[in-house]
Amino acid sequence: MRIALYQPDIPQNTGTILRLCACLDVEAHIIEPAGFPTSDRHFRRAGMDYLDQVSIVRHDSWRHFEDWRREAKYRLALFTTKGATPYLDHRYDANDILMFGRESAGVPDDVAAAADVRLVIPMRESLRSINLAMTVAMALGEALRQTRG
Ligand SMILES: C[S@@+](CC[C@H](N)C(=O)[O-])C[C@H]1O[C@@H](n2cnc3c(N)ncnc32)[C@H](O)[C@@H]1O
Repeated sequence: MRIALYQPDIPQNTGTILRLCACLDVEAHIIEPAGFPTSDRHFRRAGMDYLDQVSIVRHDSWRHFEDWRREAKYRLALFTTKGATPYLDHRYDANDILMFGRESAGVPDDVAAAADVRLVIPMRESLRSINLAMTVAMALGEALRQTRG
């Protein structure tokens, strides 16, 4: 199981997510440009010494990530508030990459269209979205439960 963060822009979220990936032994992919440098103190504080324990792959651009992903034949599952499939209904596979959009704007339409499946965590209609790090935790919880990862 792998996750990908599309152009993340809040350093505390990314640090928290990478700490989770270290603990769960999940590879993390970051699709650049991120909105902060790896020297950012909020990022390092949230990730702490766990940042040395996680496998992080950085991709210069969405295009480079897509070329790599298609070559590797990984299935792309995008988590989006506009998803059509409830995330509990998806049958996860160890070859899935779970991708998450940026905090400020999600992902552009062409990126959403490239995903093999678009998943939503159903929410109260009047509210906008779940925090990115919380979304990753919920998604990984279900995906790893199903795949016994
Ligand atoms: C703060 S949200 C971004 C909100 C953005 N305005 C949008 O429409 O996508 C950051 C990311 O968290 C994930 N996310 C948040 N709530 C979600 C939900 N209810 N279902 C699926 N993904 C969600 C998505 O990957 C989203 O791109």
